[in-house]
Amino acid sequence: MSLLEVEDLRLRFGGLLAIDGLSFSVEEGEIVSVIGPNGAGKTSAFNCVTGFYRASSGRLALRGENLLGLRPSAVAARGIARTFQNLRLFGELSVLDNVRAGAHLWLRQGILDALLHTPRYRRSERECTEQAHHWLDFVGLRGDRYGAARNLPYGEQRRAEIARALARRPDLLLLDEPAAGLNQGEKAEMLDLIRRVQGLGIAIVLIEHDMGLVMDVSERVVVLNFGQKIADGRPDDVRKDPAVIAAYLGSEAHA
Ligand SMILES: Nc1ncnc2c1ncn2[C@@H]1O[C@H](COP(=O)(O)OP(=O)(O)OP(=O)(O)O)[C@@H](O)[C@H]1O
Repeated sequence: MSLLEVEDLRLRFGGLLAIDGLSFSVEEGEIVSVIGPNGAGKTSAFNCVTGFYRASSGRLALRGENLLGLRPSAVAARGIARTFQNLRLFGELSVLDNVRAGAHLWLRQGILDALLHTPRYRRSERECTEQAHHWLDFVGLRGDRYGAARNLPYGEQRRAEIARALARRPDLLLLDEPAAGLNQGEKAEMLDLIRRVQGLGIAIVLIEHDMGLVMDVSERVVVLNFGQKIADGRPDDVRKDPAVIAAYLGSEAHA
């Protein structure tokens, strides 16, 4: 059984079929990239998997258990975490508290514990803070973790967002354009980080426009065009695939 199974997924926005019969799977611990020209449906596919959009039809399953129709929080609780193309940190909160918010999913405390500040509450809060520090160390955050998240440089905010996702202890991490807006040095660090996340046994699905990074890090590449899958294979094979080349050339000519 695959970790993630997407089968014959369809998503309609009025007259537009943004995803048109998409099927692909992700194995345990695998790194898969989803690529394709602008508007191909990559982010929409992420939004369906994570419950932000409700697919019109199809099948979505994590280790065989249905995900279709679940709310984003329920999908996250089952072990899928994500980052966003446009960063979604809580800007006014400290970097540390942003990551603590991710770790909170794991805390065993009731409202009474919180109201009465019971020893169990204090213990779990301490554990949550330790976890947040651990993940900020793991992603290599250099900036001020006690300051407001919005004051971090852009590349650091991306790292903090990944730390928050990791604090949820996912089995599958979806990264939407993690290298967008990063300089060459930061991209190399992102590549290293993605590999280290895989080293934890976490599977990763990556939407990325930087082909160097995609070809370097992916074990498999899924190519979308106009909501349909046009290729699915090893990076070297996909790179040479005539349908893929035509899709990219077509989109450039269109641009
Ligand atoms: N909320 C929405 N309402 C209406 N149409 C939408 C919505 N979200 C996406 N679309 C449309 O669905 C199609 C797929 O968009 P999507 O953002 O998933 O593509 P993408 O491959 O992620 O593109 P990019 O690389 O530019 O991020 C596009 O035609 C887009 O305009």
